[in-house]
Amino acid sequence: MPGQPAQYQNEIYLHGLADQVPPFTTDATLVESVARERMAPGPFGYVSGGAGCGDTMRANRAAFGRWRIVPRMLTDATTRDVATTVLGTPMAAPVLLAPVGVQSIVHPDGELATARAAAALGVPMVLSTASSYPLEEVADANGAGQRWFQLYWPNEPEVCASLLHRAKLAGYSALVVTLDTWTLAWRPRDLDQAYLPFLRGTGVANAFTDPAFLAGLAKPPEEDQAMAVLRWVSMFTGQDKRWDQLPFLREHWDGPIVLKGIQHVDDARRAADAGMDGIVVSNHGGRQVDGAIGALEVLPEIVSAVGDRLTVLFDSGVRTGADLLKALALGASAVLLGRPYVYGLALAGEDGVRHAVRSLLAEFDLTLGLSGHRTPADLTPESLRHA
Ligand SMILES: Cc1cc2nc3c(=O)[nH]c(=O)nc-3n(C[C@H](O)[C@H](O)[C@H](O)COP(=O)(O)O)c2cc1C
Ligand SMILES: CCCCC(=O)C(=O)O
Repeated sequence: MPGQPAQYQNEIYLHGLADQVPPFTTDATLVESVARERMAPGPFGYVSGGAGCGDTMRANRAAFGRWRIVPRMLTDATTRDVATTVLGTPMAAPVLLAPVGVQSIVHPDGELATARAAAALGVPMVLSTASSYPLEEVADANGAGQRWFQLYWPNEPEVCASLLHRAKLAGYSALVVTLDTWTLAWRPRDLDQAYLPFLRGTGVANAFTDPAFLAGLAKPPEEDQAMAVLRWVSMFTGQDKRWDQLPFLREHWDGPIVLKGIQHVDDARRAADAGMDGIVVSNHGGRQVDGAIGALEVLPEIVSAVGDRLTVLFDSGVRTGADLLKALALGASAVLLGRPYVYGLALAGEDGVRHAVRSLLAEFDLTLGLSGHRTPADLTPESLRHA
């Protein structure tokens, strides 16, 4: 991404939104309503929906509202520098694209478009185990970009080892192990529409290209697709994992390991005790436990308990530049963007992802400067007040 992120603002003022970029809003809090009009109901419900009545999704947003930025004046913030390095990965801004499975349900190019956009933006993408393209093809599309691999930890060790081996060979530099989704929550929007992408054969690309997975099938997927899909899905269902099994992942992965879905300070301590390199404080965008605490609420206590022992990342509910600033001020090293870039993908493919992320980064850059900060490292809890 050449120059300051906020140059995007000038491009838009000078040339107009429709000339430069896909003609949809630069406001990530509104893009969902644009997407609702243009997306098919099944995929829209799947992406936008959460667990139960959506209480946790609302709590995620409300938590941001309770922290307020307190701007400082006459500071040196004319030129900002938002680039950073997290767990050895350089990034143009403290942002990664969150692992989101089954992206071909919103756009035929799916993760390939996301991978190209991420490379152009200079931000890493985290590829889901449940991607709609094989991890090697996504790596090719990402090219010289930065990429991490998200693991849904299969209950067959050979398949797990095989996926990790493939991810390493394909240049994924860090591993994100998602702990909060060992079964899908009660999701009324998907239940009402009987819409589950996996059972329709999406999100199985990494299985159907995996030698260890294929070796365990009685019949190849071409002969019995339904059985193969069920086997893949059942491989991730069930809570058979415990803290003492983390060394298995270390044996099979020599890069950084990050545990995603941490919400309790004691779990954060256990991750640090287990020698993990990082955690993502996250409630999966409110898609798993309805009635849960807003993810940002638990960030400060987790940072103060383990921030000196591992890297703390954050997601769930980030929609604006101010949200990003707040999460960083409360101690996150970087933030994972979820639904906003997926709506960008749905609305305009690769260009849509770029537009959605550039808009958010431009807003972040301007908010950072106007509140008196030059770099993300200048942000501290003192930049905020809890209201
Ligand atoms: C449609 C969709 C699919 C997702 N798939 C995955 C996944 O495959 N693996 C994973 O770890 N998280 C997955 N997530 C969760 C995201 O990584 C992230 O935690 C969440 O989107 C953050 O919340 P936000 O979208 O409200 O910002 C998914 C989220 C959405 C919206
Ligand atoms: C096996 C679940 C993958 C998708 C996912 O994480 C979600 O829908 O939230």
